[in-house]
Amino acid sequence: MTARIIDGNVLSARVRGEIADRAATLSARGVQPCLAVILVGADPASAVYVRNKVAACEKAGLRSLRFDYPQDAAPAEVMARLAELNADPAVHGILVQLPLPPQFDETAVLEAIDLGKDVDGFHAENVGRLSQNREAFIPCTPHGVMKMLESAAVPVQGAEAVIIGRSNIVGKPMAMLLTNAGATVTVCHSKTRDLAFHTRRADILVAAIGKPRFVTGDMIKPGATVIDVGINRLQDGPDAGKLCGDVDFESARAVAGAITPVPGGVGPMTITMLLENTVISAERAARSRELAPGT
Ligand SMILES: Nc1nc(=O)c2c([nH]1)NC[C@@H]1CN(c3ccc(C(=O)N[C@@H](CCC(=O)O)C(=O)O)cc3)C=[N+]21
Repeated sequence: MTARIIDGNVLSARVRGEIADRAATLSARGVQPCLAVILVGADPASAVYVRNKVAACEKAGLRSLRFDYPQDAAPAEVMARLAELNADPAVHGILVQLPLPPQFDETAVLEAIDLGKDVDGFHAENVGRLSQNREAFIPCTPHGVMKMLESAAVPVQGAEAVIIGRSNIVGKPMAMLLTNAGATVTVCHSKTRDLAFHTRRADILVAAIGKPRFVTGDMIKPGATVIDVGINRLQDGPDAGKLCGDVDFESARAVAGAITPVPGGVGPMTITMLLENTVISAERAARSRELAPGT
């Protein structure tokens, strides 16, 4: 068996087309959706992601504002910028690219973002709302994964879902979304005993560990759906410089029923959901402006 490929570029193009239509409608109402992106330091991977986000905004008709700070930036300076962006009614989404340099308290920075502009969904109150299955900004990567499952018609209700990784930005929100959608969820991590025992039971397996080609075909249940969240740049060997996921694609593809590639899988969907969250925020702003003109 060779797994069906769930193509994140194809799905992204379709969803971004719908987002561009909504952005155009908003712009015609005088509210062009606007995302502000803050990047601190010169990590080359972060610079690539931020550039991709800004380019994606432009292509879909969203405005983007980019603020770059040096690696040794004073946290107070970034906090002052956040306060300014929070207060600016023309800004609908704010993203602070992670990770931040060590002088920053990451939690404090994320909490300083206005709840209604937290398009990453990393603010503690958005996290709490998601855990209670209430309306919230949903973190972009796990949200993109849910869209991929939906587009591939993968049954989630009643499915055994296994997530490898317990991070705040992927593993934990992924567990909440799958739980809310009716899956039976197991979260595995570095301390899990007998990882393969769990992964071999999974109808849906989500790999978010940050180790290149960690999940191999022998860890996968035949016919399972495998979602690869990893983005690793290979350092050496014959594929040095190439991007690869947390899943060993070749051996996994021979066993799985459906699989996401890297690149061209979850990564582009992350950016797509960021655009969608920004448009949702702008739609709210347009509605309240029209309800209370002149404010
Ligand atoms: N506040 C915050 N929000 C984030 O959403 C966030 C972050 N910080 N820090 C870093 C991670 C990583 N991330 C990616 C987004 C797109 C691709 C992406 O488009 N990848 C392409 C390839 C890009 C390439 O060539 O390197 C692909 O998989 O096809 C990857 C990774 C968002 N992150």
